[in-house]
Amino acid sequence: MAPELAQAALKPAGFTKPAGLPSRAYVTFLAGNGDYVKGVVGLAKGLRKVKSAYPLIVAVLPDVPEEHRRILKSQGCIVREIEPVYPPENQTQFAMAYYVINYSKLRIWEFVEYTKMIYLDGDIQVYDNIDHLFDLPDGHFYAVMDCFCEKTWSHTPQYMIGYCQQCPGKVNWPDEMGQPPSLYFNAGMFVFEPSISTYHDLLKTLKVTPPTPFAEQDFLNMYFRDIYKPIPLVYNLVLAMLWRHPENVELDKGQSCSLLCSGLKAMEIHRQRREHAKGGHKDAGGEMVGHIQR
Ligand SMILES: O=c1ccn([C@@H]2O[C@H](COP(=O)(O)OP(=O)(O)O)[C@@H](O)[C@H]2O)c(=O)[nH]1
Ligand SMILES: OC[C@H]1O[C@H](O[C@@H]2[C@@H](O)[C@H](O)[C@@H](O)[C@H](O)[C@@H]2O)[C@H](O)[C@@H](O)[C@H]1O
Repeated sequence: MAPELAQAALKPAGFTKPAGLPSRAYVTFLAGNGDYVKGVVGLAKGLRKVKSAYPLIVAVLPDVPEEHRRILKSQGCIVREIEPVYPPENQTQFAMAYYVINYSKLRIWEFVEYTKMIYLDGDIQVYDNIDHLFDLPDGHFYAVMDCFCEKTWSHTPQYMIGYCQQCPGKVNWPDEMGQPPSLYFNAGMFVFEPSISTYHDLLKTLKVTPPTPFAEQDFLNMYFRDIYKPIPLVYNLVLAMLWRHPENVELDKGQSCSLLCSGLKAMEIHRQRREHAKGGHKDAGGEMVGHIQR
């Protein structure tokens, strides 16, 4: 088959870029045959409900069953299979063991049919239109700053001294500890530009980067540090913010672009809050905390 035909054949249907229009899409990541598919269905419905102008691409690992893919297509999603990405062999203790599969998110930089994409974790919900984020200036990586106050951060110096970028004046970073940590984003939602050169450089850099507890989130923070630009909390509310930094949370904020966890996580959130209120706050391990986004 002639190369141009071969290339065309490789490009799944629906990816033809409208002539002259910037191609934009939302993208999420799905692995396994568990309940996350319910979150992705909720995400697809939410984007439709807020009348987003762009499609939702679901990057699925090979272990996502055909039935789940069928359901996602019936919800108007564009399902695209990706190969897993694994970090170098390591003895790292990830904050959550399953984080190792989150490195596969890096495959979305290969989706160069799109000039700009918004990544959303599969377990979030959208309650307001956020299409305007696609118009943010090119050349940057946009995401919301994370919080360091949960026990999942207990391996870090900032957690040990009670420092958090969400309230930098509360505990000052001591001079003897050198530079304070760079601004650090939560990788559950971000605005990025797919690029083959960036994609190959990401994978090449990963090969020589020892994994760390927050897996691909740490890696992306390291890689995009110089072009990272924080966007307001309203676009991605890490769950812990509700009880760690309520002063930073404005739930009734004007054009709030609500992104809220799927039902499963919402129930977990309710339980966490009860625990927290009783003072017996359980370790907010990644699988329990996740993040509320609004
Ligand atoms: O078994 C899994 C674990 C994770 N994910 C995807 O990876 C994202 C990040 O994982 P998770 O939300 O559990 O991370 P957290 O934000 O809770 O640390 C999820 O939202 C899903 O999109 C998945 O599809 N299957
Ligand atoms: O693989 C690492 C994950 O790191 C992030 O979640 C974390 C982060 O929010 C911490 O701040 C919380 O303390 C933690 O519980 C929570 O799991 C991303 O949301 C997720 O998509 C994924 O990248």
